Amino acid sequence: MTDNATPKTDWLLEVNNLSCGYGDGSVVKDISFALSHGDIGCLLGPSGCGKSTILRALAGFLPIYGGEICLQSHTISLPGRTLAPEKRKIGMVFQDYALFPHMTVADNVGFGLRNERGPDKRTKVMELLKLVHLQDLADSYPHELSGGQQQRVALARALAPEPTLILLDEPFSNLDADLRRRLSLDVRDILKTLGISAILVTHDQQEAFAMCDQVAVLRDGEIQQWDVPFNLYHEPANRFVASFVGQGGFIPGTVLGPDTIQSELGVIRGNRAYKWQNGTLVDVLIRPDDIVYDPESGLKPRVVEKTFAGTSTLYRFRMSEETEFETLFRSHLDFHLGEAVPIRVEADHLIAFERT
Ligand SMILES: Nc1ncnc2c1ncn2[C@@H]1O[C@H](COP(=O)(O)OP(=O)(O)OP(=O)(O)O)[C@@H](O)[C@H]1O
Repeated sequence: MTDNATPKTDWLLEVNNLSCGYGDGSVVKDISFALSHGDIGCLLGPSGCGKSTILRALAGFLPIYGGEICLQSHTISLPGRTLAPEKRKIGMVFQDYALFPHMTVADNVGFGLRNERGPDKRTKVMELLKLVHLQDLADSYPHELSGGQQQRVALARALAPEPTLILLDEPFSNLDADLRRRLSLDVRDILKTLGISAILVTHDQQEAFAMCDQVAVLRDGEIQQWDVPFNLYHEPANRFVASFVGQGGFIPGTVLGPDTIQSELGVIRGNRAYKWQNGTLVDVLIRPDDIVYDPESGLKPRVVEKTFAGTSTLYRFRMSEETEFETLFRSHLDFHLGEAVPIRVEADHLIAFERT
């Protein structure tokens, strides 16, 4: 199926109008995205939105109902035609590591090189273990390793056959927050060093942002936005993405001009023009970092909630019944519940949606 296909584009991975699911029901509906060579993409979304289903289709474990999947310009999935998983040159790393308990670390990694033999194989295994900083544990068994170390072995094993693409299915979710953050950055470095592309499945947006070049935000089997992390945060395509990605909430406003909205926090001006008529009622996205403390300001909302988080404190302020929002101030700015605090809006981006 792959050998005679005509190269179509420079993308590494192209997913065009993909629909797939289980039995008669479509879980993933008509999604499209493309990944460049060497890039790390992410499928981000709430539980049950179809992330793992897409991964199964990419891996070749799930036949597709509609659309196509192309890898290196060769079609690997079409309705009624699925290239077998072992022929795809795609590696997988799972949440539960899936290591062989009776094999040493070196043998687990060597399993990814089952067609190779002798000293060359051992050299290659040791190179891979060095890459994931586990060369001293080559002769240990999985149960003697921490969760983070086991996940490094799983990565080395997946990298061994030199795959074109690696699929990472919530690989860090069994690890504690600190290790999770460190390992995700390590894995990014390793993939970037080798120039290997990957698709990460996660519902942790910090992880998605730290590790990935492009992120798909999914809802009910549909892609809401496929974009770089910066744009997802600052230029969300719709209300769902705005709420799902990052902190923040909406306050009511009225359109004064293409880039200007009147709100209870004053006139907010942004960097994009909207086509709404003046007077249109909208909801304006306010991120915690859009608000600054300003002793000179006449705007004085009251503190209704306060969450201390070490270097910063998250405050929830109320201007009126309709206008509540959150801000993140350095924690030495210590206000008490009920206190009226002078603030002003300092936002470069004006994100608003028409009120429905
Ligand atoms: N083997 C299966 N047979 C039937 N339905 C399934 C199967 N696996 C998943 N589903 C359904 O498909 C939908 C998407 O599941 P999927 O596992 O892709 O979600 P997910 O986004 O990866 O969720 P999570 O973050 O909880 O892992 C869910 O409604 C789920 O119940």
